[in-house]
Amino acid sequence: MIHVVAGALFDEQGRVLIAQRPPGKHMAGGWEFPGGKVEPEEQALAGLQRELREELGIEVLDATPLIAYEHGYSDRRVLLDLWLVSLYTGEARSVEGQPLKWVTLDELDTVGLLEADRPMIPALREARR
Ligand SMILES: Nc1nc2c([nH]c(=O)n2[C@H]2C[C@H](O)[C@@H](COP(=O)(O)OP(=O)(O)OP(=O)(O)O)O2)c(=O)[nH]1
Ligand SMILES: [Mg+2]
Repeated sequence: MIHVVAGALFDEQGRVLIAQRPPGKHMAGGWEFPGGKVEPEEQALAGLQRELREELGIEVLDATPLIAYEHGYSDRRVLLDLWLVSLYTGEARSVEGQPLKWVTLDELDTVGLLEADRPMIPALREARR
């Protein structure tokens, strides 16, 4: 089981940040929440902080777990662990060249989000109410 942590960042207009998976990677072209694999012996929050530092150039100061569940791809099983990032420093930018965009929660339905991420949408809606 691969433990994957990802972060939901919101802007002042209530839009959430998504990133496009680069060509050549698993599920290339799909849109996802920034994040990645937790390393052995690493705590989930520390993994989230490291991944968002590497991918977005931000420093996460506060985040809370929102929803976590297992998903079976044809070739792997992942534990998807989405966190709400409530406080960070820096401005999110594409450190690794991956396309980034801010979208409304309604737009998440049609943007080409990874199929495995669909249960995250109602959880995000709930959290924003
Ligand atoms: N980051 C992220 N990964 C997701 C999401 N949904 C989802 O199914 N995944 C899957 C795709 C990949 O199989 C796995 C993340 O692995 P990854 O390869 O991107 O991990 P990573 O950023 O650490 O990159 P690397 O080790 O390949 O360099 O989780 C999501 O919303 N965000
Ligand atoms: Mg990643």
